[in-house]
Amino acid sequence: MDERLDGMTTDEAVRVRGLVKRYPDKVAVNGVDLDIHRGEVFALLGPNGAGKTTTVEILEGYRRADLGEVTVLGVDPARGDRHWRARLGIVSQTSRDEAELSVAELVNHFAGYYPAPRDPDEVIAAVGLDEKRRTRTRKLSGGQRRRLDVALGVIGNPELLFLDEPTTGFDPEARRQFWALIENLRTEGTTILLTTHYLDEAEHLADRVGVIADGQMVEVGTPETLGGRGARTARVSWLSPDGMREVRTDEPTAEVARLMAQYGGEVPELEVRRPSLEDIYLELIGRPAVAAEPTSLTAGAVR
Ligand SMILES: Nc1ncnc2c1ncn2[C@@H]1O[C@H](COP(=O)(O)OP(=O)(O)OP(=O)(O)O)[C@@H](O)[C@H]1O
Repeated sequence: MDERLDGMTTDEAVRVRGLVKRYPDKVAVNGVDLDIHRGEVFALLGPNGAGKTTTVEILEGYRRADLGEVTVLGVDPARGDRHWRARLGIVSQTSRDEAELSVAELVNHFAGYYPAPRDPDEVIAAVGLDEKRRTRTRKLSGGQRRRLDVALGVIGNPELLFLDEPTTGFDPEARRQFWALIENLRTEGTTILLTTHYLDEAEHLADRVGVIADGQMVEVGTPETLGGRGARTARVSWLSPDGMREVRTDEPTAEVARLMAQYGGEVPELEVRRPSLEDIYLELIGRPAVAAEPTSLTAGAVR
């Protein structure tokens, strides 16, 4: 059913219908529909050049749509005023350049732009920059600079936070710390739109993910069910005397029971696996992760 028929604005944080954006030699966004519910973390996934940043920049009011309806916090971004803008937090791919200010000076400075900012000291601590408070921003490492970007994105206490590839350049510990920060923001009710190339990040953080390819939304779903993931055939693998074996089956428990009986107990290197989010993602964008494997339910050697 066409939701437009009801003629009402729903209480979505973001509502997009039929979005089109053309550049002179490229249709970057080609009919995208998107709903982001208030309070959810939504991850937009897609290969380089798929149209993610263009879509996000239209939502932020930095680019104009050629066609389609776009509503962000109840407002058309093309008409958003500074009150509307103050309700958004933006962490874009390019950093601002205020090299001579210290971390604390910059965060305090930006807090002054907003009607109800967060406490700058708390924000600096939350992004893990406490020890760099007095450091000039030009002396920060790439990952520290990115944390500062995140601090500047959340200092205004936004209702809706845009994060465009926020953890690029983070070491694993910094990424975990960032994830905890996002989880806290979500608990506080912040709506978050995240673009990322890290499937584990989307899986960890997102309530729902949307996969965009060639300017079109290929699928939207939860990380657990995207592309029918939850219902997909399982793979049971183990080490037999002849090498690794694998069986694809809809009844992995029965297969494991059969193997236990066969081996009289412990089955060497037993593993039961369903497709990962990455497998599903690669399939959706038309790039299967591995060459086609035999689909029969009989055991076959794999390497
Ligand atoms: N200002 C521009 N002028 C012309 N073409 C552009 C412009 N910005 C983006 N494009 C093109 O539009 C397409 C979509 O780009 P976009 O930046 O939205 O992709 P993306 O999904 O964010 O990619 P990435 O993952 O690499 O950031 C690409 O083919 C890109 O080359």
